[in-house]
Amino acid sequence: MYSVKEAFYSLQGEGARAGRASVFCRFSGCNLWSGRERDRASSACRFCDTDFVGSDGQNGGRFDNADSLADHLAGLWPFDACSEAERRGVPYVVFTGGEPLLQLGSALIEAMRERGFEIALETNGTLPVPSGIDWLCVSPKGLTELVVTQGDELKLVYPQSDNRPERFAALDFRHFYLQPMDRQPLGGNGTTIGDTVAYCLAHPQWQLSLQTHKIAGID
Ligand SMILES: C[S@@+](CC[C@H](N)C(=O)[O-])C[C@H]1O[C@@H](n2cnc3c(N)ncnc32)[C@H](O)[C@@H]1O
Ligand SMILES: Nc1nc2[nH]cc(C(=O)O)c2c(=O)[nH]1
Ligand code: SF4
Ligand SMILES: [Mg+2]
Repeated sequence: MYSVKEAFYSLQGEGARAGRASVFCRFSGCNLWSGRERDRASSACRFCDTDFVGSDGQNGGRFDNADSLADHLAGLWPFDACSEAERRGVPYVVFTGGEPLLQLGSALIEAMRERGFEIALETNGTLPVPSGIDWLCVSPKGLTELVVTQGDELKLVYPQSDNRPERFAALDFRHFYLQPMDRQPLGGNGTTIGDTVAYCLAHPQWQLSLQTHKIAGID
């Protein structure tokens, strides 16, 4: 049984693949926060910008098996609307959450591959990654133990006083991104962008990842 908060077709907003058309599958639940505001301050991850509680979002629900969820997700890709030439855009699914690795396993990965999808994963890096992921994005949180130490991109939300970029600079990733912390309750993105730019200028290994879907207002 899979529990999915929401699923939608949008553009990847973050990191090296920003701008790519993607089906997002946002699984319910996370191992670092209950998702309840009253627990936020005492949780391992305290700045989450996402509602991942329940299965009541857009195209959300509970799915008995990998094939039924894969059919549901594949149905969000515009296969029918694409002309012959446009089919060069390879179908792409981004598994996120919540923490997707509480639910994502080889059966669903295989089912999406059978339907022609490349598979991307957004994870907090505290749980082991199954094989078959084409694009692995790891975003370490606070004082949690990082068990995933290699991948395609390491995308650190910045700043985190208990989780400095220096801790990750020697790990085996192709891209290193800093993403300004969106502090909606405290008054928007502005305060963290300047600090993030300054760090990237001083440490050129790191690149800026803006959450372009929020700027574009698309989801
Ligand atoms: C909601 S998380 C879900 C996936 C997974 N649990 C994780 O943390 O990577 C998706 C991405 O949003 C980032 N994110 C969460 N809250 C944010 C915030 N307030 N500002 C900027 N990025 C944030 C996470 O670090 C992660 O890269
Ligand atoms: N457009 C868009 N791109 C994203 N990239 C990662 C996201 C996430 O919440 O994991 C996300 C998201 O929520 N929306
Ligand atoms: S680990 Fe990811 S989903 Fe979980 S609370 Fe943190 S940002 Fe949100
Ligand atoms: Mg998001």
